[in-house]
Amino acid sequence: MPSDTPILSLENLSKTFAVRPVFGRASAVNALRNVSLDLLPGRALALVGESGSGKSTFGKMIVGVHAPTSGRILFEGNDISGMTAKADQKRYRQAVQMVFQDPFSSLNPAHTIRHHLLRALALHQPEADPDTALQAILKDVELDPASTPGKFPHELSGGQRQRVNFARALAVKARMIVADEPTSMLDVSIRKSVLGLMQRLKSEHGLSILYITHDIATAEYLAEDTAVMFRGQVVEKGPTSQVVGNPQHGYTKLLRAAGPNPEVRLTGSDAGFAAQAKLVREASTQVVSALCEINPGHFIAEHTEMAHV
Ligand SMILES: Nc1ncnc2c1ncn2[C@@H]1O[C@H](COP(=O)(O)OP(=O)(O)OP(=O)(O)O)[C@@H](O)[C@H]1O
Repeated sequence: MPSDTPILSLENLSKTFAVRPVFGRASAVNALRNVSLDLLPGRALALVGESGSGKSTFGKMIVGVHAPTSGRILFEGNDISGMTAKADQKRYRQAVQMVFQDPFSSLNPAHTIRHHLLRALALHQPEADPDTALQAILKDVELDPASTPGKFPHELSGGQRQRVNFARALAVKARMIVADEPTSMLDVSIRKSVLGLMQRLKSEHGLSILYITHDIATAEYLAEDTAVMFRGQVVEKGPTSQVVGNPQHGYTKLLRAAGPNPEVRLTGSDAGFAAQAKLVREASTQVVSALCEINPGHFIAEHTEMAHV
């Protein structure tokens, strides 16, 4: 497959949730509105946005937890909703693995690391010698191959548990990882090393990574391409060097100025900054009427009303 053919394409993807409270009227939440993005093989695409921007909904649709309300998800050019044969669905589920924010959530506390990984190896690499393969993937994710297999998840640190989750993706021979805030529950001191591991999985194993984060600074470290989301819409996308290095949309500029914790800083005490932030956010909420290419591959949203504050 030529490297400029996307491994994953999202075409005009929208997701509306019906919310039916016990009391009061039913309503609809537009979690995603008309999102189109491409992830190229062996590269990372960072999906950046604050809480509630729709990032996780996006990841969940890719791994089949939610069906799109409209639009298509293409994996290597094939619409995943058309994968009705069990064998195709199995191949897709193997190829696309999810790593969650909470490294505990996908590990069974009653089983050792050896059990978790041997199970994955037996299913997806039946031809390999299990113990040799186990040792190799533990080394690959920088875990001690001698002491780790016999441990239970609670005996590992958060960072080590997250490494086990990446090891599992290697064991099933995943081609693409959807990593939803994979470092945000980890100590600041080890976040960088986990990002470094993801960088290596990409460069040495050719894995494609959809990296979902609220921290725009980390996009620069890992991802060749970045899309910035606000209230379910993409407001800016393109090469990370441009989107993060030279942001053009008001909301991206705001995220950049806010540093790693937009939730805290955007509502900070500086009255001038807060007033400016409010204006930008209001303008960015307007429906995106077009994405304009301002430099090759670098797009910013035009809204039905003024957005570039
Ligand atoms: N199952 C659901 N039912 C109803 N509304 C939902 C559901 N899942 C998400 N939403 C709503 O969709 C919007 C986007 O949520 P989503 O979790 O995708 O955002 P996010 O950017 O990942 O935020 P966070 O980082 O806090 O998870 C939010 O308004 C959320 O309340």
